Amino acid sequence: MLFHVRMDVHIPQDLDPDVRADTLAREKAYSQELQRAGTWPHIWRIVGEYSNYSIFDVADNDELHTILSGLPLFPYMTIKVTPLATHPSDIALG
Ligand SMILES: O=C(O)CC1=CCC(=O)O1
Repeated sequence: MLFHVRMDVHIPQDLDPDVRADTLAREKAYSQELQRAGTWPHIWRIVGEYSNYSIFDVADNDELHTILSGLPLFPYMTIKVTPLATHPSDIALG
């Protein structure tokens, strides 16, 4: 199942700089591992915002929830999930 996910990041200004740096490094490693596995095939920065649009390819809602709630930045994010269905005009369908 494919999901479109918007993540808006809101890191508190007063977060300890070492905690911030460690969290960002862990977020990058976590994300890149899932990208290499094909679970997170797209991630795009939204121009002018500390936000991204991502595509996830997962088995079901529960797998997506597990992945998103495991993001190191999860406590500092608002997340909007949109499930995607096949479009009947998609030329890939023939
Ligand atoms: O910077 C972001 O948009 C948040 C984020 C998600 C995965 C990642 O590496 O950073």
